[in-house]
Amino acid sequence: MSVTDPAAIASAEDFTVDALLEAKGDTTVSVVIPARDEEGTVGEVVRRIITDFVAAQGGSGLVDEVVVIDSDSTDRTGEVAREAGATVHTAASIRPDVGTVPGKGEALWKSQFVTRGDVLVFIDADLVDWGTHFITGLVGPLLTRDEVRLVKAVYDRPMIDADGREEEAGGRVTELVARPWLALHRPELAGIVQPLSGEWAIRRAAFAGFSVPVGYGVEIAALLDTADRFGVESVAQVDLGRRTHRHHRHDTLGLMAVQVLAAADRRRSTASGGDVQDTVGLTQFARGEGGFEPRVSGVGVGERPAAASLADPTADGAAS
Ligand SMILES: O=c1ccn([C@@H]2O[C@H](COP(=O)(O)OP(=O)(O)O[C@H]3O[C@H](CO)[C@@H](O)[C@H](O)[C@H]3O)[C@@H](O)[C@H]2O)c(=O)[nH]1
Ligand SMILES: O=C(O)[C@H](O)COP(=O)(O)O
Repeated sequence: MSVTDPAAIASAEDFTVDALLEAKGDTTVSVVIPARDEEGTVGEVVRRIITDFVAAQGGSGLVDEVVVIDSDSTDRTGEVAREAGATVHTAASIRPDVGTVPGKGEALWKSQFVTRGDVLVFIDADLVDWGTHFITGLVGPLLTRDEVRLVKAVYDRPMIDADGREEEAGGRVTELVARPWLALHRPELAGIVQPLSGEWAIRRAAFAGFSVPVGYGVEIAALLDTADRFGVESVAQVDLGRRTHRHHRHDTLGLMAVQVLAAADRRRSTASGGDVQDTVGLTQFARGEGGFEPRVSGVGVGERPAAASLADPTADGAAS
């Protein structure tokens, strides 16, 4: 059965903790939570995962470590995450020899240097409606099927308005950018229900071989790179039920769309990775006193090289 066949989508309920612990054996699992200014939600996300899964805190032992990458936060994100029990690193403090740039992809790329799991599980820090079955669902296919390299979350994702009411379905960049791009250029991946889902899991050995966009292009890039390197059948999907999160305004989603398109387009050409400092200017308009006034935002579209290609700065002979 093809990965794009709806019947191939697993359910989190397919995986019990006991069965996964048996399948896990010596495999180690790191949960990584990238967070920029998420003091309101990150504590609860960390606490629930640790309570259920980290053995030292009375959990099942399915997860070996919970690591928050504090991505240039200006609020108490790091402190709150630490109080909740996570290991916390600022993105800027990891591998200072390669410098630092803003972005979610940068946080995930840097996480590779401070985690030890064979399996990396990425979870957003702004989740509101979710459950710890997200973890069992995401690691399930990786612990039970050798050919799987990447697991993408599938869920209902309603939009919640300012008054807490449910509007039409969310995922605006997914529906207006990612899905149309896949239809045009990679129709064999059109069956991926949530190509941009922020909850996904990947084998470290696979992720370490990929160039990683520093911004929000990280998810589409990981999907395309996994399919290209290991075949579409190495991607699994798992239904996690329902998820809600904090929504961006349309104009900031425009910046996200630029990063998603830049990462996807780069993978259509033979050009390998851009410079980590690359930016493009996105012009948006607001009506002001003088008519439509342009506002230009510099959007980071650079990429980090495959982590596996980077010398260990602590190794003999490596630059200090
Ligand atoms: O510079 C940043 C920006 C965001 N984040 C964190 O990344 C997560 C997701 O960011 P968010 O701004 O909430 O993205 P979404 O609007 O939720 O965008 C969706 O689509 C993006 C593009 O694929 C994915 O990266 C997201 O995970 C996915 O939820 C959150 O924990 C953020 O705090 C960082 O760590 N650093
Ligand atoms: O994944 C997406 O498409 C973006 O995160 C936007 O999601 P939203 O429309 O639900 O805010």
